[in-house]
Amino acid sequence: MIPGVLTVAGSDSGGGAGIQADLKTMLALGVHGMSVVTAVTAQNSLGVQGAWELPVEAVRAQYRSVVDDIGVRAVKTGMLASAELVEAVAELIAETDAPAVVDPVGVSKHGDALLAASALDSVRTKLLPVATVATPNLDEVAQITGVRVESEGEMRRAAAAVLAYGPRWALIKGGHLPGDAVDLLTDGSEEHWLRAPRHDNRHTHGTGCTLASAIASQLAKGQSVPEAVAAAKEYVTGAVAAGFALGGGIGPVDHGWRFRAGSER
Ligand SMILES: Nc1ncnc2c1ncn2[C@@H]1O[C@H](COP(=O)(O)OP(=O)(O)O)[C@@H](O)[C@H]1O
Ligand SMILES: Cc1ncc(COP(=O)(O)O)c(N)n1
Repeated sequence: MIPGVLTVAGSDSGGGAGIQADLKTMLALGVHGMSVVTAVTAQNSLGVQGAWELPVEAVRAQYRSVVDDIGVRAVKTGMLASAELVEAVAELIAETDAPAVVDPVGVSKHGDALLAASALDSVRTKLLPVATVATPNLDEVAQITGVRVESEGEMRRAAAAVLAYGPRWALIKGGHLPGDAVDLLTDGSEEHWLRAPRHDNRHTHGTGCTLASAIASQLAKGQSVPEAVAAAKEYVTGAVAAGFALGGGIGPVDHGWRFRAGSER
């Protein structure tokens, strides 16, 4: 049976991040992708031109429709926009018997806010405690914990600060540091450093969404967290390497890079 994976995230009209990135990643990794839309953004390679949240009942109803009938083997969360939505989604995840990958999306690559400042406390106290893996980037680590990471060595302290809120694993993404693209995965006892060459490509829209969805897909296929994160890192690294120009600004990573390998682009 093809395992089902559910993304709870915002729509990116430009197709590079959010729900669209998640579903493409799931297809590429061989699972059945399903979605709960939390917000709709008008977004392209230049930035976010508008964002509209869905009512909390609409989010709950989508989630129940999927989970009650179809069932899910893993859940991934992305843009949750408001405290009310963060809390509702945390409650739904707590009732679901499946691992949850929480990408605590704060701002877009262009600096547009995708989460209200008033929702940060709910992320800390409601959402992170129900996460199997939390995947903050360095800006999100700073927002959530106050820890500012400027070098690889400081990522351990960031991971400990995130783990203090209760996720089983923290994956600290070092994509915004110079040098190799290094991430740290830890549950407080095991430590796994994931290192990939930095691809000098400005077309990185969707990296975080893609990585988190890839982890959820691999967990749904039965891998352990360290195995799933290693496989997801390999997939996102290839997607960044193949990222392409689209529009006048930051283009998307290529979710289909493995399909295109060896064929004409
Ligand atoms: N230029 C790059 N080359 C290779 N990997 C990258 C690059 N930029 C980001 N990554 C990787 O992409 C993943 C997402 O990281 P990051 O870009 O920090 O997250 P976010 O999209 O949430 O800001 C991480 O595994 C990171 O190491
Ligand atoms: C709807 C939505 N969700 C998430 C992101 C973050 O994108 P990235 O993965 O590049 O950090 C985004 N730009 N838009």
